[in-house]
Amino acid sequence: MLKVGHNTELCKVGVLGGGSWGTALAIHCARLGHDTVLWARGAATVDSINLRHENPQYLPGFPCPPALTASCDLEGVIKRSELMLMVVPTQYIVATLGEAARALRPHQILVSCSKGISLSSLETVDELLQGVVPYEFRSRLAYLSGPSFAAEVATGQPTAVTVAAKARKRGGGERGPDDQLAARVQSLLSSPRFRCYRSTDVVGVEMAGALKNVLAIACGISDGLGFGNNARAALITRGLYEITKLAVARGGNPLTMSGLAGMGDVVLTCTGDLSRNRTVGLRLGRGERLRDIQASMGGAVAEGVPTAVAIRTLARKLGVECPIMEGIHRVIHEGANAQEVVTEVMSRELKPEVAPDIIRGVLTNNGGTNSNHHNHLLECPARSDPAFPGISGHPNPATLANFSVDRSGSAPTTGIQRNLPDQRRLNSIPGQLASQVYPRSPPSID
Ligand SMILES: NC(=O)c1ccc[n+]([C@@H]2O[C@H](COP(=O)([O-])OP(=O)(O)OC[C@H]3O[C@@H](n4cnc5c(N)ncnc54)[C@H](O)[C@@H]3O)[C@@H](O)[C@H]2O)c1
Ligand SMILES: O=P(O)(O)OC[C@H](O)CO
Repeated sequence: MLKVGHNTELCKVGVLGGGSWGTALAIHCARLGHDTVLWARGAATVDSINLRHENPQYLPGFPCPPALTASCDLEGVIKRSELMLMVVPTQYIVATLGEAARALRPHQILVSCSKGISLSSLETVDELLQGVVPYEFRSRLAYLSGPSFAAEVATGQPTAVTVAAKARKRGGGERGPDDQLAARVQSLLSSPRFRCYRSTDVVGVEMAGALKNVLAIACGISDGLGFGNNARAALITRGLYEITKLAVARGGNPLTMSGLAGMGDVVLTCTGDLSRNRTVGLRLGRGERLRDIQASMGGAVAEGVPTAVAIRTLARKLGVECPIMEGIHRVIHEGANAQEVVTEVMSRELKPEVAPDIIRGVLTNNGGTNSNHHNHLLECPARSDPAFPGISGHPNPATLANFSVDRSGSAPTTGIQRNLPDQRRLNSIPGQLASQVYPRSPPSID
């Protein structure tokens, strides 16, 4: 029996992208009863879905409902659809959507389901799409992310994901953000087997979804080298710390990292054998060459490979220290010896698990540029540790979650700046910029 909140409204869905995730989502939408058309580049894929109800190249062995049809006409699929799911690998999004984006109309909704960062521009998918879609369509974009292997969704295994869309300010003194767009997508896509949560933290959801792929390669390498469970758990934890620092440096909410798009997808992809990214890492760890691994994947993508390059550059630009992300880049793209990289990373200067000024930042600052964030960390009184004067009460949430961030600047944790007194740091140019981005006064908390 359908519970309140599960969709009873049917609409015309267009799935743009005929890889494994696009096919699984199209199967899910068709099963829900939506009038669904899948756009794929290859005529062979389109013919096979229409005639044999299967996508043999990207999702072999998973039958499609007969009501699901496929088409090679991208503009035609866009024009007919009320809800579109865009499931093209990140590096091809701009070229694929291209001219066809002009067909988008403000009554429609486009949900990106891709996870990556552009190699050429270092932009998230949201930033890419803002530059491609018509101006009046920019408020019609949403992002679906979270732990979701295509094969499991295609077979109707229980799955939970996050749908993020930017909140719009409410008028007339109404409280809370207007998250109607995410709520509509949530309602249209949820089922008792596919539960969507909603969020207004587009940056956090996008950064987490992109970066977990790089971490999954790292965990695969660790396993491939023969390291044990301790090593994998350390990588997951410290990797999530780096992902959090990067997401927050770009304006994301740290709490998003403990959600489905963050922790949820990190755990799935870093431990699940269905992950292509983890598999690439495993094979690298066992000594295969990246070129050979990719050539054997039958056209499937491992988004973490290009994202590893993009994030290394981005982290350096942001001044965020990311030894794991740096190390992965060296192994994947510079041919460094993985064993030696592990030794180097483990031999760095010893430090506290969470830097003290980061803890202060978590306890006193706003959670990201998105003015609609609820910073639950602000609700926790700080602690009575002598290192944190004037603070008493609960354990530190940053330690419990084992992630936290310095929201006092875009160069949060490195070098001399970290040791400056608060006021001097705030007076520095990054500090001034940061105080615009992270105002000292907290947002209202609902
Ligand atoms: N597969 C999953 O389980 C899964 C789950 C969640 C998110 N995702 C994300 O979905 C996105 C799509 O991945 P996928 O797994 O569906 O793809 P896939 O790896 O199964 O297939 C590759 C896709 O890339 C397309 N492609 C190849 N070259 C292209 C080009 N030059 N221009 C345009 N398209 C090209 C192919 O047509 C195919 O659709 C990725 O960002 C991925 O991270 C995948
Ligand atoms: O197979 P991967 O590594 O691309 O991961 C697929 C999904 O992103 C898991 O949520």
